[in-house]
Amino acid sequence: MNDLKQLAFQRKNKMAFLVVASVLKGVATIGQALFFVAIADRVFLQNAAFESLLPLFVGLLSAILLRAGAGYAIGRAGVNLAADVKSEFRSTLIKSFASNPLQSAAQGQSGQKVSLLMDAVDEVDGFFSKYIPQMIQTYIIPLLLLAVIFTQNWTTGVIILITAPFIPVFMAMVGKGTKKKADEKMEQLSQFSGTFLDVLQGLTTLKLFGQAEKQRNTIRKSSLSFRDSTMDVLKSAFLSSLMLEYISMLSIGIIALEIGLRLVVFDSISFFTAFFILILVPDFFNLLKDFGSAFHTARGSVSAANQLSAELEKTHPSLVWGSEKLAPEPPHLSLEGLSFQYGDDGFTLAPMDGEIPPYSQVAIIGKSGSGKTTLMQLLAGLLPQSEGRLMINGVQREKMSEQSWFDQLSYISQNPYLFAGTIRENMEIGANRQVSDAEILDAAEKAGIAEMVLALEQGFETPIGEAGRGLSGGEKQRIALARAFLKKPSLILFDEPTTGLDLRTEQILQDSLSELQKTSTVITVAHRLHTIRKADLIFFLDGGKLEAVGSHDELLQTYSLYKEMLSAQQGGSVR
Ligand SMILES: Nc1ncnc2c1ncn2[C@@H]1O[C@H](COP(=O)(O)OP(=O)(O)OP(=O)(O)O)[C@@H](O)[C@H]1O
Repeated sequence: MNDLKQLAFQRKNKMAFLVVASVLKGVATIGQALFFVAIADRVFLQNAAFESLLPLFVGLLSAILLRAGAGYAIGRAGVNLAADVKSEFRSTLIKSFASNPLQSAAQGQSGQKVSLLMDAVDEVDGFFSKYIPQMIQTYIIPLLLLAVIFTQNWTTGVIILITAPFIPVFMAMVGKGTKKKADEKMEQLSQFSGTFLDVLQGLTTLKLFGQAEKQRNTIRKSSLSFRDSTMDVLKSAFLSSLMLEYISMLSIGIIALEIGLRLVVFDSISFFTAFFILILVPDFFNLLKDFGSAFHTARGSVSAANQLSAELEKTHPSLVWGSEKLAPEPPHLSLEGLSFQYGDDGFTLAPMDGEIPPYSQVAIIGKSGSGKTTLMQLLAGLLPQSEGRLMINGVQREKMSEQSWFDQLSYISQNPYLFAGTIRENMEIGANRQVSDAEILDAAEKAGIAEMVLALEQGFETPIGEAGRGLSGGEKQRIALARAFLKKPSLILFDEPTTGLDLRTEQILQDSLSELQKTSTVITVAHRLHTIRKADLIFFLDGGKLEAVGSHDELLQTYSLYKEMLSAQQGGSVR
């Protein structure tokens, strides 16, 4: 809770405003009671004429307006404070998600991340929009009221001093129990969101395996336990409201009895004073009660904030970048003992040495799971190496400017991501600038996708991606190729399709790549004999080790496993 309070106190202007507004509200509350009692006193006990009451009515109206205005200002300031903190939380989270290297970004369920970003951050709202304003009011206004009550009738002040502390003591007791329940509720919500999105994304697979009914029950169970923990939290919130109500009613009752006895039986207090105190005392206890409810809301916020802090505190091996600019031409890459390991005991790429000269065509080959994609991601600067160095034109990758590096690079994976938008928008991502219709058409033609797109009713304006038209794996890759044609990168990393393509698509891919190769270095995770034979350099991986490097002919002569692999792949002899 202290961490959240600190966040609020860092916003000094807003806090100062809340203090001033609370003092004004306190003064207005006292003024309102004072004018009201004075009017009642004059009307009922002194039979005063209406004209003489006019200034008092003006005073009463002003006090009411001031109290309402200050209350409104406090509410608004709270909402602004919450919006400010929430936006800071969200941008810090997004920055943290965005700066995670690939393998950390892939950890955890997407649904849980969305729930953290949306629900958990929203849950923090109550702390700043309700608890903090109420806390400041409770620190100021009851003290003002108590001071006035003491000046009027010290015995009432003493009764308040004895009864009021029951409220914070009770709040602390309930708060202890609620904390665990609020933590459970946030945990359940995050699990529920994670399971729900996961099941939704894998619905087809689940149906195919006849698991839809089982998963329905999982979601049902997950949603029911979220409901139960929400009900638990609400139960204790209602119970605490009831108890706070009892405590304050009892206290007000005792005070009313004392005032009544003094006024009627002992005649030791004036009507003015008695009435004045009886109006102020409920306000005093109402503030404490409201603080109790706000305290409850704050408990939920603290659980959410703990989840946010836990996410933000996760440390990931981060990718370091520098400020060296990369010239817009194919770079010379050197691998100097470059190695990588997933986690502490995961798959390892053993230290590798090698040179990739500009404009070369490199094929990375090896059995499934030998580490080809991992090496490619390492070369792309998407994973941080465990040891060794990747040198770019003689400069360590870490010293390169991230922007300048990615400006020169295109990574075409087997399953490129298509964003919800039109085909044109998805292609334009490559260019990162305004592109003309002619450029779009040209890139689409070079990537071999133009014919297919133009046959669509809406052409390049056809919506694709989530909630849009679906595309085949080959079509997606060609959209990714079109992105590369628009970008004109000097380094292309291409994860060749493992599935057999039809002859025409295969021809288009080959032509497109030959075109791109004229102006760039192309590193391919290669599966087709054609690509492997054409490569200037072949990196042969086996079990995470770079077993051999050379051209097709060199490897055929020097490395028997190479020939075996190609034979197995082609189902015949290789020359
Ligand atoms: N995020 C990850 N965390 C831990 N291990 C991983 C991760 N991604 C991949 N691996 C493991 O690393 C090894 C190499 O994977 P990689 O994808 O690089 O192989 P590959 O040669 O490209 O395989 P394929 O040809 O089947 O695509 C595999 O054993 C895989 O299980």
